[in-house]
Amino acid sequence: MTQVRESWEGHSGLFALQDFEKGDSILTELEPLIKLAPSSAEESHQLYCRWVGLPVSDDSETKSVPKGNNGRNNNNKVNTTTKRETLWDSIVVPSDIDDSYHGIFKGMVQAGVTWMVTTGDGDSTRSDDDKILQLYYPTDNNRFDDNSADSDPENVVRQLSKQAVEYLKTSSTKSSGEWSKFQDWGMLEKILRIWACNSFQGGLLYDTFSRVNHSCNPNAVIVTNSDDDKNTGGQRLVAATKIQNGEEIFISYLGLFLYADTTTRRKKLKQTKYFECQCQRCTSSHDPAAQTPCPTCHPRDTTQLSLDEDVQYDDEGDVQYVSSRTEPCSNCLSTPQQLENQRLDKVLISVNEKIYAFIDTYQGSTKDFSNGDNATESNEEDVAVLEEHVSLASTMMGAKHWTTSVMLLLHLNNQLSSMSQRMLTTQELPEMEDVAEAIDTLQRLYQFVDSLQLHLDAGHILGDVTIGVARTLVSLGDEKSQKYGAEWLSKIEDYVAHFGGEGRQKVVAALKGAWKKHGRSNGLLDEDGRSEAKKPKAVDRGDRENGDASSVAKVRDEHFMRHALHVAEQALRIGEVPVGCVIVLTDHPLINRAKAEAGGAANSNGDDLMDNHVVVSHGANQVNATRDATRHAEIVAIDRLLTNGQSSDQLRLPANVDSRNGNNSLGIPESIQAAREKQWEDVWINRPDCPTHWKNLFGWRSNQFAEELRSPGIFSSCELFVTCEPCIMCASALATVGIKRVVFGCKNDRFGGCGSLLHLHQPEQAENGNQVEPNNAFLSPGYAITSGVLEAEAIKLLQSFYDRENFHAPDDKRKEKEKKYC
Ligand SMILES: C[S@@+](CC[C@H](N)C(=O)[O-])C[C@H]1O[C@@H](n2cnc3c(N)ncnc32)[C@H](O)[C@@H]1O
Repeated sequence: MTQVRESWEGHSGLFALQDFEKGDSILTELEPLIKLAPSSAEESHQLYCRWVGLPVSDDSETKSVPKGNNGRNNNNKVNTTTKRETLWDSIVVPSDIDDSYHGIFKGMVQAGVTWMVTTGDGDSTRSDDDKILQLYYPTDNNRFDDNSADSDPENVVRQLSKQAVEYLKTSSTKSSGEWSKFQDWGMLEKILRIWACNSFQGGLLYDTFSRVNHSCNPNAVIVTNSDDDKNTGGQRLVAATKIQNGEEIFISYLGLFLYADTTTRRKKLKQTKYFECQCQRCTSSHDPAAQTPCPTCHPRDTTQLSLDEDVQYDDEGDVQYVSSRTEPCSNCLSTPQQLENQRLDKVLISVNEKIYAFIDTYQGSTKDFSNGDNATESNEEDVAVLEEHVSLASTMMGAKHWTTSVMLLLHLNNQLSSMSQRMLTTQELPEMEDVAEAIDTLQRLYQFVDSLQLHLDAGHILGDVTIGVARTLVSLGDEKSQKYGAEWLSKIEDYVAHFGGEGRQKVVAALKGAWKKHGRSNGLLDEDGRSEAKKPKAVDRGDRENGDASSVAKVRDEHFMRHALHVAEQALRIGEVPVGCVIVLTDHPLINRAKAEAGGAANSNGDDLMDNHVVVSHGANQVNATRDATRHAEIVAIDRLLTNGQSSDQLRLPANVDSRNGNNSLGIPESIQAAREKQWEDVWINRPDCPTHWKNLFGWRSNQFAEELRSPGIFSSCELFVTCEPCIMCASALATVGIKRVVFGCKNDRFGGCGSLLHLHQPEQAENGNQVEPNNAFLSPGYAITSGVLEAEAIKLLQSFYDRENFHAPDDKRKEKEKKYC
């Protein structure tokens, strides 16, 4: 229940007569009072014909399509190249009208012609005329100086409505006569002012919606009833937050500029809606959108520090500026007035103008990514211009400035458009790097919208791009992407359910369905789409496993895989992707010698099965700690065996660490090296429940066998047990060192080199096609593989990592990407 009543002097507004919760429908208006603009180029052409007195041809095959509808018409007919005169194009703007008012002048003339055509030809049956004429418009009863548009922005409307009526008068006398009878010029002028102050997109005027005032922190939004049916004008007013009985209901008249700082928003509303905004956000001194880098703290032109170099990220990923000052800078708290006094103000203002103009034109043609059918061919020129603007905004205005965020939003729109286009046309999946970049951008955008603390959900601005990102992730098909796609969808599910309209709701439901289906086919999800540990598959005995499929071998494989899982768990504890491995020496003379030396008990845990199998090395992912993407578990374990642990836990220190001071031969300070090694031992070798194998292994490192173990040929007597299928790099490294056998837990769908993506474990063929001779040093004889051993546990471990980590870790990679934009 609502009521239109006085809001402030001379103005009415819409008020709630009951409490509304977020998402409640407040009211629906199925039809507008009138539509003072054509809906299509065809309608505009017909209007033009009627106006100038030409016969209207009925040529439905030939349509010129208005800019921005992606070259598709509603009935999917192929567009024609025939250019037909539209009313809009026929309007000649008088030379004394300022460039910035050309659009509104043409809009007024178009609205006037629409009004006259539906009135002047005798079809004056509109019962709603009275209601239309009661809507708000600037009267001639001026409150301020009539000649100054600056002191009273409504003067623009008064002035232009008079000029438009003059134009219509003159051109009606030139037309075939019907319009010359039109007399009611005073009323037409009113109508044009009403159009200027009240119309929604498409020239729609509503009985109640046109009574709703604007706020830069709106508590309601207007939702089109059905996304497929935009032109019917049926709309719903929906509460964006809790609204109490008696409160005024506000919507936003701004598009993306709603996210701008106060100065910009007020300027925009003055220029395009002809009023000085008096909303609470505009009159408050708190303006989180106004974060601008201080020109005094950041004198880029004198220190030669570009903002790119001047930006760093703190632990939370928030932007910090590098330049430091000893005294507090008064300009850091710069008000717009203070900024005006700065040397850089002119540059900043002109950059602002450039970016604003770009946002204005670009957002009009913003694409809808929720529906794949709308994917457009991306225009390379557009992309280049957009990229230039993103970098301009971030360099000049700062990483946190609202212009940077809005430019990033447009950029993301474009990126998703081209990914979607590629997927549709070439069936090509996007590069993981591009997807990760899109997710980074989306995450930043959420942070930005949240920082503004508006009533409106972030879904309002980020709904479509979130759907776009989720769609891309779901299409990638691998488990991790599917999972993150579903998470992004959940983020906006609520918003879409209340505000998204039918079209978006359908897309979100379809994507969730696709995710569930995929998940189930992977055995990942139960009926409700909740994840469930994957059931271990029957052990695949590998391409070259030769008959050792006995239960004894199975127990042994699981035994060593548990060690690998144990290593992976330790990696998880210190924030690494939990992949772990062990290298097991098998049936090697060294084992017997060691046994003899230890009084026949190299393996004192009484487990005979393992007697001829001893763990000689282990490794866990160290990618994050070492900032080295090659430090995968397998490489670490190989390295550890070959160097007797000397280089396995090395920290790749940044270049600026002094390498002359107590470093070992690898350039790593020995103290750090020792501490890292000790950390590993403490974490898992020195645990009270550590199996004897580990302790033996530790002992072996320092005993006389170490040298013999270090020989490269040792790998031909070694098996590697790793929790996840080796990636291409590791699979190839294992072939190079000549490993005998590799046993792994879960598959690595995206990067696996042992069957998933490539078959690098298979023997390399000599050029003549013959099998490789055993002692050929250049071609790998290959190695046996066994997959699926304790697979469920391996998957569970990985899942627990991704449950708590960002999709796009490692962190420094994310920062690198962010830096690119800031
Ligand atoms: C669509 S009408 C809204 C209803 C109007 N107040 C009435 O009396 O019918 C738009 C006009 O309301 C006024 N208005 C709406 N929101 C405003 C705001 N936040 N600050 C100042 N004026 C506002 C402006 O004069 C604007 O042209």
